Amino acid sequence: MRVLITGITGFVGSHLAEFLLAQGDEVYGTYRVRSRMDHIQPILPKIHLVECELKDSVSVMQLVERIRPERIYHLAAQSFVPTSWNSPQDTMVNNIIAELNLFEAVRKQGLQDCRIQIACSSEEYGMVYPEETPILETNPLRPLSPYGVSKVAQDLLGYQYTQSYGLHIVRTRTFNHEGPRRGEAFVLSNFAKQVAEIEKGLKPPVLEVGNLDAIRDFTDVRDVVRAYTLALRHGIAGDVYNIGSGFTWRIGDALDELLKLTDVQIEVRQDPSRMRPSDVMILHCDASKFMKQTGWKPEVPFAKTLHDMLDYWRERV
Ligand SMILES: Nc1nc2c(ncn2[C@@H]2O[C@H](COP(=O)(O)OP(=O)(O)O[C@H]3O[C@H](CO)[C@@H](O)[C@H](O)[C@@H]3O)[C@@H](O)[C@H]2O)c(=O)[nH]1
Repeated sequence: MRVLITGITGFVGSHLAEFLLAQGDEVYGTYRVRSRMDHIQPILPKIHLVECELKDSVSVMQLVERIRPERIYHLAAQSFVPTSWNSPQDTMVNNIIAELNLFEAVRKQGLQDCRIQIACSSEEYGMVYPEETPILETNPLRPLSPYGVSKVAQDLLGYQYTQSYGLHIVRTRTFNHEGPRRGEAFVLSNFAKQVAEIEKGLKPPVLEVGNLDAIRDFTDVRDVVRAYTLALRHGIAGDVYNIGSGFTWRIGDALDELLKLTDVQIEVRQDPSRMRPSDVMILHCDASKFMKQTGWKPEVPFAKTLHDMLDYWRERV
């Protein structure tokens, strides 16, 4: 199978590429001039890299024309929620226009059999009341950040392109996912990096945190990439699926689990700059629709995810 991954150099993209190569797929991936290559270094000889600015419709048209993919995993995005408050326009353009360019290219090239997965997000649910959990696909979308709004737009564009043009687009609303290679800005990876730095004496034994009361549903990235491949194998075109473990953690409790993995004594201190203008307080996934449709079940325990993330940072700081 000829597969295109947008954002192959990223956290999820690199794990997905490894998974697809092991399945015997021919893997193509897009990158930008400033993309970091360290995550995909070991698989570089086995993949086809194409430089492409997804915001540029001409480049995307050429990309799709050249590769004529049978499967597309559209992962490239501005994915850090706080960045979307600092530069909302950039988030909108990166997330919405890039996807639009991709859909238009597939449509205009007449690749009707190409199946496309789009990485939507639980951030779309935004303001969720406790009695509305666990969250189903039918829950209202009340995004609380420009990032959340951009993901709603991506999600609905996927629906519209299936309805209007018959493209085979599967929308996956993934809850928080973690694991080795996770960017250092994201909560558990950030905490793990700080622990590793403290262990090596590179930082005083004080771990800075933001809102510890938020509740998140964490899934290991390796389970998530397997879910994406199942979404394209068994998912219904135009349909939307929640993907998440169904197990929630208060961020403060997840931090306590992480701190159990180190011998050093660490003080936890709130850094006001890590607080958000509005935070999504609870994201608890009901993935039963996806599980029923595809047979997917998460397999990697949370303790292993934390352990592997900490080891990842211990090797790098
Ligand atoms: N990043 C960060 N978050 C912190 C910190 N302290 C507490 N938090 C809280 O930890 C939660 C998770 O933050 P992130 O890891 O930044 O992820 P997110 O905002 O939930 O968004 C992630 O998940 C979405 C799916 O729900 C993804 O769509 C998105 O791209 C991202 O991966 C938020 O409630 C945040 O306020 C900190 O020091 N840093």
